[in-house]
Amino acid sequence: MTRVCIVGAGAVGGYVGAHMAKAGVDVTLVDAWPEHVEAMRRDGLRVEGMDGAGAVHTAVRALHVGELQRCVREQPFDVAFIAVKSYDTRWATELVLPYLAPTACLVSLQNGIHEDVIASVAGFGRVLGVSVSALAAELVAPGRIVRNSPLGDEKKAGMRVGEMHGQVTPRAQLLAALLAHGDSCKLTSNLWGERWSKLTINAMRNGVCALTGLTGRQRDLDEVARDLTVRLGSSCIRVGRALGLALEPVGGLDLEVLARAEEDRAAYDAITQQIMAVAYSRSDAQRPSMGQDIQKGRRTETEAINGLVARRGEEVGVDVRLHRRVNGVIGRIERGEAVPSPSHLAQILA
Ligand SMILES: NC(=O)C1=CN([C@@H]2O[C@H](COP(=O)(O)OP(=O)(O)OC[C@H]3O[C@@H](n4cnc5c(N)ncnc54)[C@H](OP(=O)(O)O)[C@@H]3O)[C@@H](O)[C@H]2O)C=CC1
Ligand SMILES: CC(C)(CO)C(=O)C(=O)O
Repeated sequence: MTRVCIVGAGAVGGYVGAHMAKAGVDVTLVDAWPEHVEAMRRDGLRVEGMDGAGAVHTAVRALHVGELQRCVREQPFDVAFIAVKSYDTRWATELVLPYLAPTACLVSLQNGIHEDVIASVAGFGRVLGVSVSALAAELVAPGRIVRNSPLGDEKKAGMRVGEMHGQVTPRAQLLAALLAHGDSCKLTSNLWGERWSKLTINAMRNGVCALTGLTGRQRDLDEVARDLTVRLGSSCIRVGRALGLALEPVGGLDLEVLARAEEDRAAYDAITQQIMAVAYSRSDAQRPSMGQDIQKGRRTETEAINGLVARRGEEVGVDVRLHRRVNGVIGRIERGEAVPSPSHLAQILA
C-alpha cells in the first residue's frame, strides 16, 4: 500500500489528510503545533463542511515534527505532501527527505510557487505540484478544521495535480486518485498555468483581506476593496502572460475579461458583475488564509503572493505598483507598525 506523509496538518494538509485517512490510506500527518497534534491523537481530526460539503471525522496518525525520526524504523514513505506555509517550505522538505523511498515523490499543496525550492533540496525528478483551487478552509482550533467553500466538480476541479514537465505519468495519476478522496481532482499538463491562475486569485484576495481585516464576503461587497481586487487580478494576469504562461480557468472568473478590466470600462463592469454574482452566497466565516494569519497574529505569505507578482512583474516590465504597495502595507502590519484597516485602501489606490 502507498505510504503517505503530509508535512503541515493545517487547514489544507489536515483536510486532505483526514479524507485520505477516512478512505483507509496509510497516511501520517506531521505538524509543529503541539496542541493540534495532541488533539488529533486524542479525539481524531474533525472537518466541518459548508452545508456538510467535505465534512469528515476520523482517527488519524499524527506526529509532532520532533517525532518524525521514529519513522526510520518503518517502511519509507512513497509520497510526501508539503502543506506548510510558504516560508517553511525548505525546512519541511529537508525534514521529510530522509524518510522517503528512493522512488518517492514530493508534492506541494501550497499557494505561491515552491516547486523550485523543493526541487533544489530533493531533486527535480521527484517533484510535482497541486493547485488547491476550490478549497477555502481554516484550522479553527486544535483538531478542528472548517471548510468554507463548496466542493469542486467535474467542470471546476477542486484540485489540479501535475508534473513540472507536464507529462501524464502513473505517479501523477496515483496522486490524483489519492486527492480525489477529499475533492474532485484533475490531472493537468499545464502546472505552471494552473499555478499562476491560482496565484491571481490569491494576489487579488488574500492581501486585501489581510490589510483591511475584512472577510471574503465583506471584501467583495465593499466598492473600494473590490476595486483593488480587480486591479490586482488584472495586472497579475498580464504578468503571467508576459511570462509566457497559458492561464487556466479558476475561481469562477473570466480571466480574459479580468485581464482587460484595468483599461476597459465594459470589462471592468463585467468582472464586477461576476464577483457580485457569488458575493452574497459566500460564507461570512470565510477569510483567505492570509486574513486568518493576521487575525491570529501569525506571519503571512505576502512575499510569496503579492511580493512574487511584484518581483516577476518588474522583470517583464508590467506595472505592479499595487502589488508592491499591498506587500508593503502587510509588512508594516506584521512588524506592528500599522493595524489592519480599510483606511489603507485609499492610500494603496492613490
Ligand atoms: N486555508 C486555505 O483555505 C488554503 C490554503 N492554501 C495554502 O496551503 C498552505 C498551508 O496553509 P494552511 O493550511 O491554510 O495553514 P494553517 O494556518 O491552517 O496551518 C499552518 C500551520 O500553522 C500553525 N498554526 C495554525 N494555526 C495556529 C494556531 N492558532 N496556533 C498555533 N499554530 C497554528 C500550525 O503549525 P506551525 O506552528 O508549524 O505553523 C499549522 O500546521 C499555504 O501555502 C496556503 O496558502 C491553499 C489553498 C487554500
Ligand atoms: C481560499 C483561497 C482561494 C482564498 O483566496 C485561498 O487560497 C486561501 O485562503 O489562501
